[in-house]
Amino acid sequence: MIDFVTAGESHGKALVTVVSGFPSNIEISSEYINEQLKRRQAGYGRGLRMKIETDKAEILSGIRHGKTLGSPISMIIWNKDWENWTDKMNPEPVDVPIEKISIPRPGHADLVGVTKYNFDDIRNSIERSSARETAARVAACSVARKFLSEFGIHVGSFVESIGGIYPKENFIDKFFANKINSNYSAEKLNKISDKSPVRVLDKEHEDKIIRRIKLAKKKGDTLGGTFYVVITGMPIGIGSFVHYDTRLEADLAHSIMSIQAVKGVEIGRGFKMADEYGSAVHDEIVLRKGKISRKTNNAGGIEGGISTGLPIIIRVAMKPIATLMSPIGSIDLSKMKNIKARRERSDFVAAPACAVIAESMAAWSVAKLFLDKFGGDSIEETRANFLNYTGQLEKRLKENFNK
Ligand SMILES: Cc1cc2nc3c(=O)[nH]c(=O)nc-3n(C[C@H](O)[C@H](O)[C@H](O)COP(=O)(O)O)c2cc1C
Ligand SMILES: C=C(O[C@@H]1CC(C(=O)O)=C[C@@H](OP(=O)(O)O)[C@H]1O)C(=O)O
Repeated sequence: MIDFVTAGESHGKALVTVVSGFPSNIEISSEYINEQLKRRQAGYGRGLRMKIETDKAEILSGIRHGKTLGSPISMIIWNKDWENWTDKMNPEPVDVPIEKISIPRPGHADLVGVTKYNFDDIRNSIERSSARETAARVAACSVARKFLSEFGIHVGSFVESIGGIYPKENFIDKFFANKINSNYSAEKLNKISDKSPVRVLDKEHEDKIIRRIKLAKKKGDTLGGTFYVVITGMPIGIGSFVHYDTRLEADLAHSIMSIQAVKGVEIGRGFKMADEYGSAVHDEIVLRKGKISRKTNNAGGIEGGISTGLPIIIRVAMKPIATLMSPIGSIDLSKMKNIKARRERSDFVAAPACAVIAESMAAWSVAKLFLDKFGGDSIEETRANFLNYTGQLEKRLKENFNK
């Protein structure tokens, strides 16, 4: 069973992660991990913090000469901003006065955090609830991503909308129509979306979105968005219907909903399917040149909690950023008075970054259920188990039904 934990406060010294359960001999380097960290930091509409940080993972254990050892992998990402916070975030008591924060921002974790943890300073809630933590997640999930790529499984994403600005043509319709060539890889999708500062697929759409973000910024407001995560190269049979917690879509939804500010996850056509006739949405099974195939992929690559072998398609909704430069109403807890919410350095939009984080978390879910199925202490053992299974699927079906 693979597992990871992250630790670290947003303005503390560093973020750390410990990743366990992966087989030995997976080729992975800090260069690979840092590429993912860089993708997470990109995106038009982010705040000044991203100009301070250049996230790099330093590998402390579990990898030798570019290959996993099977032992826990630990990594550290230093916070460059720490040097501006040495007193405010010092783990030791300090003898300088530290101003306490008493005005919670609606939409952030400020009020629930101080109430639940019995704090007298909102700073204590901000630090760990902040999405800064996702840098450590992306580093941890890079191991899952690299592992999956060894089996031809790739995870990609693109932004569908920001602030309600949708593209004219929905590229994903091709995936739903199952018209994408089976050699198409989500890696290729990233090659297109990574080039766009808002991670969309066409220039006209990008221009409209950037105009929308500029307007929001001018108003002191923020925006959310929707994006797709696509996983290609899936074999049939990952996940299971035998237990609630082994269902693939349940694991994916949990992983992605755990990301700060994510408020909705759809698998395949999701909510749209609820409005249609069954005959219009279920993916007809057909024989193409003797091979079992589907006419469409409205299910988004999962049936009965198990991967169908078609691309997995996940749509995600992120709410607008909570911190507003033209704030809405809140209270000052120290005076118990109505007041406008507190302003502080913040992103205006983070949906493009969020899409990369969601890719990472999706890779984690798939790797977990993949390893549950194929196991192995070394990647060679995992590969042998994988090939043994995938190599015999059609043969077994024929044998079982043509007795
Ligand atoms: C990549 C990313 C960046 C974010 N940046 C900010 C930010 O700069 N300011 C802010 O108020 N919220 C930001 N958020 C959202 C908050 O972290 C989130 O709203 C908060 O932790 C409360 O959690 P909830 O929205 O899930 O309820 C960001 C989220 C993500 C995923
Ligand atoms: C630091 C990151 O995101 C941060 C997430 C965040 C929040 O409230 O979630 C608030 C901002 O932090 P700060 O207050 O330091 O400007 C973002 O920059 C990051 O993604 O690496």
